[in-house]
Amino acid sequence: MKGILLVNLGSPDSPTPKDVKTYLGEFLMDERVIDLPVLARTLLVKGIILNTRPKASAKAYQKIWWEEGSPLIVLSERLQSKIQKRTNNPVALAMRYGSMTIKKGLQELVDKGCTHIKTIPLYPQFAMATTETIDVKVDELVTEYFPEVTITRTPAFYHREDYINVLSKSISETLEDLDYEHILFSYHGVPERHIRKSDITNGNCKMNGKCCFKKGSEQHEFCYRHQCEITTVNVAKKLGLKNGTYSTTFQSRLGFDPWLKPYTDRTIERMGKNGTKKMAIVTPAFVSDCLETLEEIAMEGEEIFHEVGGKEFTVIPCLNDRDDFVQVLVNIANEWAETPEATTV
Ligand SMILES: C=CC1=C(C)c2cc3[nH]c(cc4nc(cc5[nH]c(cc1n2)c(C)c5CCC(=O)O)C(CCC(=O)O)=C4C)c(C)c3C=C
Ligand SMILES: [Fe+2]
Ligand SMILES: [Fe+2]
Repeated sequence: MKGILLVNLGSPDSPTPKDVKTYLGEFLMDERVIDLPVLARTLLVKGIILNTRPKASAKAYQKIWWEEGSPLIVLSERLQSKIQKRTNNPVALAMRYGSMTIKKGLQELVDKGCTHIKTIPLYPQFAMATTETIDVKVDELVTEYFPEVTITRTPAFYHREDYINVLSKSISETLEDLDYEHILFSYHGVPERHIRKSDITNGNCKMNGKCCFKKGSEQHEFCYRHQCEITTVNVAKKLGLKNGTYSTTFQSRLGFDPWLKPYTDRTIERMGKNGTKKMAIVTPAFVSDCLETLEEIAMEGEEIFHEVGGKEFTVIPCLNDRDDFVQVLVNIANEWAETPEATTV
């Protein structure tokens, strides 16, 4: 039998400094998230970050936490349940970090008799810190615990027509009767080094824009920067946005390395200072609303904008469990499930 495993990032069990510390400890010690040699990573994470960040992060989580739990988890569960209603194959949900482990998700599907499993990372764009770490973790777990299971990976879906249509519709619905001057496409950032490490063009990528922004999806199969830019360009085309009325930025940086630019917070500030009064912001790297969209963008971002004279700051919700987005994921699952032989990619 074939089964589907949806995988998202994860959240702490509760918004307390203790649980946030446990969660951040696992997350940031991942060599694909903080990609330093193990000793340097341990010193940075356990010696510095975990002594200061959990308290501040817990405060931020408390501001966005729902009665049912973490928004990211609750929204992912709603998504899973809607997908399950549209397919006969078992659908499980797991998180890369935290207590809803990938091992438990695989076990749930195996217990239901699944021998072929398609993993669907809930990230439209590929990144070493997201899709790759899930793929690697799944491979390790299958080798160790589920050798009889065949896995099929799902590549990034940022350029699928159905996905771009749904993302565009979600934006136009929010902005329908709104008068806005600029729409910012804000993606989660990554250190520039991550882009170079994932480069498959023989060291061509000099991070100067000449390679990442070139056309062609094949050589950019693993280029997060390219995939974010193309997501923006495709949506702009679909919505008929005029040049100069939209742009791409990157948020949520951590530490002192250079991260992908331009930075979202500085762009919001600059736009407000330059006289923009009404702006909208969409966050396409996040499938489910979470700390980074509900707090960093909807609260902090709005505050920055208002402080420098901005008036209206409209945040477009993530795709979450919208019915048309559910259908995109069902399409991805069915395209695989309906092929006679599931193959490993
Ligand atoms: C080096 C650090 C980080 C990298 C690289 C990174 C990449 C990355 N993250 C997401 C999606 C999410 N990140 C979230 C929270 C979050 N991210 C980092 C650090 C890195 N992320 C931290 C420290 C945190 C925790 C919160 C904090 O202390 O600020 C979340 C939200 C989780 C939630 O519970 O709501 C998401 C989602 C992507 C897509 C990505 C690379 C493309
Ligand atoms: Fe992150
Ligand atoms: Fe590049």
